[in-house]
Amino acid sequence: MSDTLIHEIETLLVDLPTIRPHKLSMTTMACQTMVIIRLRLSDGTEGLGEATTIGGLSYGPESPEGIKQTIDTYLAPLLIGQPSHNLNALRACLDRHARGNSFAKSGLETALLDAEGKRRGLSVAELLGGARHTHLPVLWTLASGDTQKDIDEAFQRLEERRHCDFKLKIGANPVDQDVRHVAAIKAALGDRASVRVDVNQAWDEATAARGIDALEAAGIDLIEQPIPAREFAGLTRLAQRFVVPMLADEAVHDARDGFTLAAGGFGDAFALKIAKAGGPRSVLELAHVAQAAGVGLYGGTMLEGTIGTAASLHAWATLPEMTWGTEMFGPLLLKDDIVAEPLRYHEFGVDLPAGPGLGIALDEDKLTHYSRK
Ligand SMILES: O=C(O)C[C@H]1C=CC(=O)O1
Ligand SMILES: [Mn+2]
Repeated sequence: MSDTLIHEIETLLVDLPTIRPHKLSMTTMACQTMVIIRLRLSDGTEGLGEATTIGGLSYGPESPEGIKQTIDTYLAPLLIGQPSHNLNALRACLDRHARGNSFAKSGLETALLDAEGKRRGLSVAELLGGARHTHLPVLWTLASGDTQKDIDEAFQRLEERRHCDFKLKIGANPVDQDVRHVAAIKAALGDRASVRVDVNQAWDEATAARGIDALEAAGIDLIEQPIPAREFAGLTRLAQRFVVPMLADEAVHDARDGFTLAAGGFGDAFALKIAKAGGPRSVLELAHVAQAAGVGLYGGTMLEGTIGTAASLHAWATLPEMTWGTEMFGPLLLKDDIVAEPLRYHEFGVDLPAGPGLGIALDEDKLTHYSRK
């Protein structure tokens, strides 16, 4: 039997408006831009992938426009004409010829897994060894920028039984103002909800120590990336100093970062993201390092749409229950979708879509409507 070859790779920039402004320490989002990848095999099978970041270049080093160019100009030509079945060989080829660019590689790895899954009649989770869960917990981020609006939104989510864990985006305002905002929300919700914060690197270590002290006293459960990404020693000091755990996000991209942090004495928790690690297979290498080091796991998002969210869910489903659950709510932050069947959110979580592949089909009219011309 002759090999199935990678025949064509198409990339599209897709802009979808958010349901409300989403305010982070470094930017406020009114729209999300996704790079959608359509990878076609010689037998006609199509694999879907997504590469998505936050706020252009304000969050990470790859922009949507840059990701599209990188794939079109450099990465797609490396894959076209190659047999599709050996993901290890394809991945090694990409890494040999292109440094970094983990977001672009994640989108391609997703599309390759989707295509191979469809071709072999297996879900992406099955290609990754098999799903241990079919329903995963999902947190919601409160980031309207207004304390009362956030409280109202949290109660609505609780009543719908859609979310019972909340993450607050802070760091854009002076620390005392942020602490008052967080403490008011935690006081309103009480024991009905777990409340965590994400500072997105906005504090220096001294400010962090002051802020975390007050947040711990207010009953906050988890402090995400309080100081700049590269300050591993500072993050480790904060983790050792406070009872409330630190969640490394921007600090930990792949297995190498995870190993360095753990070897340096950091033992709290890692936010796994397929985009940071370079794909659903690559992110599991980090998860395995974390498990070996006794570091807690959290299924993180770059606020991807349904394709990137589904790809992440297939990876998380292969792991034991994660200590901190997941934040795979990206599609719920968007006013519309480009897929035929949305993901099913209920009972404080989301169902793993059934395969083959990702188990996701495009709505061609919506895709055309929201694609950049
Ligand atoms: O965690 C981040 O830094 C990015 C993202 C994830 C959820 C959210 O609201 O923003
Ligand atoms: Mn984060």
